[in-house]
Amino acid sequence: MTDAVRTHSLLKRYGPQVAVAGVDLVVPAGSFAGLVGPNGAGKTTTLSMVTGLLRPDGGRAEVGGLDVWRDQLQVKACIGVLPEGLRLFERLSGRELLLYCGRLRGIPRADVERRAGELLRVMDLEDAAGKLVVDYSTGMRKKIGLAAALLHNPAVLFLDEPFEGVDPVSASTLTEVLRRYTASGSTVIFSSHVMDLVERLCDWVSVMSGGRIVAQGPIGEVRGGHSLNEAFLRLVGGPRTGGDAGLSWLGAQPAGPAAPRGPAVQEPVVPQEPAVRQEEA
Ligand SMILES: Nc1ncnc2c1ncn2[C@@H]1O[C@H](COP(=O)(O)OP(=O)(O)OP(=O)(O)O)[C@@H](O)[C@H]1O
Repeated sequence: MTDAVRTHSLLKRYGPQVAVAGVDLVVPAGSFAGLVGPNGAGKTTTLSMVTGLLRPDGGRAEVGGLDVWRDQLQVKACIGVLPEGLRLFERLSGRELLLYCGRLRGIPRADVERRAGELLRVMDLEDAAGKLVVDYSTGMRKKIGLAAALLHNPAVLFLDEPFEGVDPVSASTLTEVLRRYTASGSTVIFSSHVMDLVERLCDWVSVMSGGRIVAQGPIGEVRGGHSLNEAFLRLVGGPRTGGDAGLSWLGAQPAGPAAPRGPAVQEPVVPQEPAVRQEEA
């Protein structure tokens, strides 16, 4: 079976810095895949290149066997993207945004209206459907962004930190929607820092560190009998704390009367005579 996503030695430099250093990302079709890695590992840069938002300096990216940069229109027609720092049409209401995105995708009006209504209901945005997107909260923006990315029923869905800022009730709704989506054969790949979530949702995981893939495969194999969090820390190197980490000053308070340890005592407030204004005197 063709992989949903496959990259070959994907490379991106920002000046002298190599952000993505020859990445061979593989995501089998129908997977619920997680892309994890420490801050600055290159996840967003990789996803941006795979979704045609950022041109690579080297290597190739394929989605469903199509070259992302050579077959741009075909690839864009079959993917949905919730990018980092999502920019939305702020002066449209949530419903208008979905109708607009649906029409841009070439979906017949009646179908767009039906799908938009269903997505708004499932995402619990019905009450906010008439509100301008500029007035949406962070979590509401994620949800309307995800609805827009799902509207055309893409074969592969790319989500950069989809659960960030989303409340637990909405997160479980999103989870259900995504589970249903992958159960019917479509593919989700999402980046996240929340290992518990990745462990719970994903059947496939790719771990990045320093611009490279350091482990990749079925989640059980990558975990190797440990929790994903433990496996992750082993793969990317544990926390940088210890005797020589500095911060010896942090938490150490100077001794003496200037450093009260008990509850702070409120100074009594002495009522002041009202000030007499010059012209009243
Ligand atoms: N536009 C840019 N200009 C310069 N450097 C950049 C740019 N975008 C990313 N980088 C650098 O490339 C590296 C990879 O960044 P990227 O955003 O892909 O990491 P990430 O894994 O998504 O991180 P995070 O988990 O913190 O979101 C980082 O060192 C970052 O500073």
